[in-house]
Amino acid sequence: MRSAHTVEQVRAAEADLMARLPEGTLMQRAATGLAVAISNFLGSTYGARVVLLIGSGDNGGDALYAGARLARRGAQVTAVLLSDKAHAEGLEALKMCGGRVGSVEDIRGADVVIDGIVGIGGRPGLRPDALAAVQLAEQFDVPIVAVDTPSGVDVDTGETPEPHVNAALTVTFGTHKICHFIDPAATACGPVHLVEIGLDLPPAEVESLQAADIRHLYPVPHGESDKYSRGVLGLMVGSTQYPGAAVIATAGALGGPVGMVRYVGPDPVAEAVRAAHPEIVAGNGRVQAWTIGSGLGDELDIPRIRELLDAEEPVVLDADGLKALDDSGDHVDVLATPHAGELARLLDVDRATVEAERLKHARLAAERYDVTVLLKGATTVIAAPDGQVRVNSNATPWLATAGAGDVLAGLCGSLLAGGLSPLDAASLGAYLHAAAANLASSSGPTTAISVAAALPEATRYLLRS
Ligand SMILES: NC(=O)C1=CN([C@@H]2O[C@H](COP(=O)(O)OP(=O)(O)OC[C@H]3O[C@@H](n4cnc5c(N)ncnc54)[C@H](O)[C@@H]3O)[C@@H](O)[C@H]2O)[C@@H](O)CC1
Ligand SMILES: Nc1ncnc2c1ncn2[C@@H]1O[C@H](COP(=O)(O)OP(=O)(O)O)[C@@H](O)[C@H]1O
Ligand SMILES: [K+]
Repeated sequence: MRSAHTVEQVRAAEADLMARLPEGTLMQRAATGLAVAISNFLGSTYGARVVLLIGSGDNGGDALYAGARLARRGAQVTAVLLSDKAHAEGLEALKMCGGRVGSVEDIRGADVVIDGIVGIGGRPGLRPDALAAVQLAEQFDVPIVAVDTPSGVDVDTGETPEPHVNAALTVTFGTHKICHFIDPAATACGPVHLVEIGLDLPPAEVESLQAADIRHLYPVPHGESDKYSRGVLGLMVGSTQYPGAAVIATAGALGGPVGMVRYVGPDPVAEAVRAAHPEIVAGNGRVQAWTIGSGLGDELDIPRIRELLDAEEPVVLDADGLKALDDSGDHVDVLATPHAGELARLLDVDRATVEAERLKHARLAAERYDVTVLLKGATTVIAAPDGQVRVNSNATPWLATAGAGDVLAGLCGSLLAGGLSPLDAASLGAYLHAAAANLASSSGPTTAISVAAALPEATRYLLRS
């Protein structure tokens, strides 16, 4: 499990550990890991030109001590001091190893710029001289390695309301921070490398899903299983306006663990679904869970959907179906799967606001509607009504293709029918959906149907891993 903690949690854990260790130990651990990561990033350290952007705090201290280590290994290291209060011992160490103080002019021709402007003590935004230095690096195409966090982002929310560093690599310490997992800041981090420094941490604020954390959630059938005990999923999706959504969501459902799928919808659509998937049964009957909403268009029957939301069986509520959600009543068995535009409508804000503040709005909707929210996007944010948050970041951008959301809705319904909680169905669903997209795409174009077709293979990989 990758875990992200708040600045307050990190500071408390650091204070605890520092009280038991000689002064400076943690910074040395951080700087050692940082220097190794920069060396690996550069490929060859000897003769490399490294520019350190140094702010007033310990983030700059980490960068200066790492710079000293690189200088000792033959790099030409220059520190650009963006404050008159640079970490004094770190600066001394750099000079002792042959590093020097320079100016932003040194960025031209550098192999890498190290962002030691601010870390967890930073407020969003960059001061004018820091911004000018960062822009120069961008202008000369010099990659930036961020120390702990890309300076300028909001560390605890992942928001980026002000100018910030866009890193080619972020090297962080002790644990991940929320900005490493939540977009738009997550994108500004690039790949994130974690250096262990021995912190003892409380439960995480946000978790990032890895295969090992979710493999055990899959409802694998056993000797006594039959199609009913494996779970029957009811699909109320697609319409004469959007028949394809029904076909695609069914493909997603059949790619999951469900024993049987019942399709409930207009006859011509049921015929199209049966033609593509002869395994399905058309018409009402007992089910263990529902997927409702994908591609219903104008044909949605809000009173009927509300009846199903109030019934015992858990529901995945997608796309147009989300219009039936109201904030009265207990919906803890509901998994809502909006994209940013749909979540914006649910919360009566504009889409750009949701995109800018994804964690906040996913949590807000989970709390207001008492549902688990799976907010789709490049990284998927899953927020449960009890405050738990998980993210999934393994998706390829090739997954942004029409109908991909219908596959996910069908798959998550299949997992609910298999007995998973909405939070676990969302977690496993988002992971497998992205893993299948990676297989189907293989770094090229793919289609929703191909993603659904790759679900069994993605599942085999997961269960074998
Ligand atoms: N506390 C610890 O034990 C450890 C801290 N470490 C490093 O220390 C960092 C935290 O250090 P600090 O608490 O000194 O804080 P920072 O170095 O993150 O920030 C220092 C100061 O910068 C100023 N500042 C805030 N926002 C700014 C902005 N937008 N532009 C310019 N200046 C701004 C503030 O006065 C702030 O206190 C971590 O991110 C990490 O890199 C590591 O060495 C590991 C151990
Ligand atoms: N840039 C991206 N990178 C990775 N995955 C993405 C990206 N954009 C969207 N996705 C994923 O693609 C799917 C698109 O779903 P959705 O927006 O509902 O589309 P549709 O309604 O056409 O099915 C979601 O699972 C979403 O998380
Ligand atoms: K930084």
